[in-house]
Amino acid sequence: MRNSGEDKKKRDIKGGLAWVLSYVRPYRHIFIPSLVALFVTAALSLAFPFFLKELIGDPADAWKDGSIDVLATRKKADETILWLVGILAVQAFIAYWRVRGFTRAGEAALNDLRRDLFQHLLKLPMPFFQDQRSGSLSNRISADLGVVRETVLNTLPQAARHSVVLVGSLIAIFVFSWKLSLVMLCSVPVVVLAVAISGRKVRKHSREAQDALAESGMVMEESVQGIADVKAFSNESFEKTRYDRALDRFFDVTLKGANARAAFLSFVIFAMFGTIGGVAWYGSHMLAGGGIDQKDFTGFILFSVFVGASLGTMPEIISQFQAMSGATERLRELMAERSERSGRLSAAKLGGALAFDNVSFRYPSRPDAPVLHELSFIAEPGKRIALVGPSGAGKSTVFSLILGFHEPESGRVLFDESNAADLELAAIRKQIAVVPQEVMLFGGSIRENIEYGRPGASAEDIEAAAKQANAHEFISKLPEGYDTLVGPRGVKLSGGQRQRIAIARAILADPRILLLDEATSALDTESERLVNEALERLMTGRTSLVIAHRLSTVRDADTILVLNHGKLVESGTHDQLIAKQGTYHLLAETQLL
Ligand SMILES: Nc1ncnc2c1ncn2[C@@H]1O[C@H](COP(=O)(O)OP(=O)(O)OP(=O)(O)O)[C@@H](O)[C@H]1O
Repeated sequence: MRNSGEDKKKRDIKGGLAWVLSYVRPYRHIFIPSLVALFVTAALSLAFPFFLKELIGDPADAWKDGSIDVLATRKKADETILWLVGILAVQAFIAYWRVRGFTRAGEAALNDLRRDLFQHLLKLPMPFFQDQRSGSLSNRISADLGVVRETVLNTLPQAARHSVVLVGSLIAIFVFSWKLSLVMLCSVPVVVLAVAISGRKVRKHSREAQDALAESGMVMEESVQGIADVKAFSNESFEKTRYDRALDRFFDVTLKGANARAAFLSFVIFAMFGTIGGVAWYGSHMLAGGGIDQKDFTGFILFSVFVGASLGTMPEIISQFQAMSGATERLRELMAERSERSGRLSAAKLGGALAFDNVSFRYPSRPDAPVLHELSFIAEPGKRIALVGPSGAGKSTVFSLILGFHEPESGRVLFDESNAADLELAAIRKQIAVVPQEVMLFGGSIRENIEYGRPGASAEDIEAAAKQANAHEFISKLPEGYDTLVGPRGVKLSGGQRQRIAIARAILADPRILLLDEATSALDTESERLVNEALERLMTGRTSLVIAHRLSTVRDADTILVLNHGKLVESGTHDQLIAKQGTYHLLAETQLL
């Protein structure tokens, strides 16, 4: 059982690494030379203990013979140091290019990976995003990408370097004294066992700590995002408690992890220095008996330090590779998520007719709660349809289905009598514009926010759309006009102004079908007049579906659809429905539209 788990872990590391390296492949002309340079510099780094051994060992051995030639020994030392400095310079020179090459190839590959992920993310269907806790997805992706980056740029080169140093140093110590080497290597299994036992514990705790920290990050993000509600409800202390709890959990698991790590570290330090001490003791016995000369003994000790240092970094390298395998697994899962359907038939130009044919629907996250029940209606091209009904009746869900955010469970959504499921999703959406209730402008200029309706539109077209949307006047009065920055970090616009920008955006998009979620919040009379006038222009000649909250809107509608609990309970014109004295009449009376 355990073996198969270990096998899987190994396979995952291999699979994850292969996946990451597949992104490096296009940059192999930089990556491979950098890797070769890395091996060269790693091998050259062994020159340091080698020449150090000469510098220390030569004079000592010369004294031992009792016939030291001081001048010749000094001359040899001078030559040695020249060699050492020369090799260090070559090493430094190559290292400079290697670091640059690795960074270039690594960061370029990572950018490709980021691009691929983001592109894929944009194509994922709506339910995927609705199932995620806000903030967690992007947090997780950036944390995982951080781990992959650390692995590519640091751990991978480190692993290669330490492997070369380890193998080179091991060969060296065996050459100097195979007896001493065997004594030293006796301690290795003990250390490896300790690493294996405590490493697993440390990893488990570090994963828990990571999760706990992410949890606290999420609490902070949620509080900051909903800061207006936090303050309005005076819930600061509630949020503080929530944050404290998350931090306490993080602290607890971190301490547990620290216990395991501390025990592990003290043991390793004891074992490592104990071994070096033991070997030195054994070596000095050999030295005294003439079993080894001073130079070889010095070389042995120096190279042993290199063996120890390389071995010492291995657990860290392995755990980083394991972290990478976890991160790449999640990223690969994300890449394997199915994209939205693309549709077979092109919806080159919609005529504007829209119909629901016996559509039933429930959200995948709540399969027990039917939201729409056998809903049928027809919207003729250019007509105005008002959707009314109590909160939760399913009005916004109708919009989601039209936009293809979700698929009906049964029944069909039809555009010009073609089943939406067969049509190209992107093409359908291109011919639909949405004016939401609460308009969110993204960070950028007003011009860019309007241009979002039709990327690449000319300045004249943008201005013309703003004029039609009754937005030009207030925009022109802003100090920087169309270049005024709006959104989270820009100028704050009023609700009515934001709506008119959204209307300008929709006018620019020139859609066949318009989905309008009327604002419930009251605007002042002047602002309302300007918005209504703009909407009137926008709706003219287009099929419009309006989630209506104002009596004036429903009066002007060609058809009113009254929804209740996802069912169509009444439909007709305002006068017809009032005459019926049913649900609509009640809603109109109580002004619950
Ligand atoms: N993403 C979702 N996942 C699960 N259930 C949802 C989701 N969105 C809406 N619902 C549920 O579907 C039902 C219909 O919601 P919908 O938003 O369509 O109603 P609505 O008529 O637009 O209401 P309102 O006027 O309050 O906006 C509600 O019971 C709601 O709880």
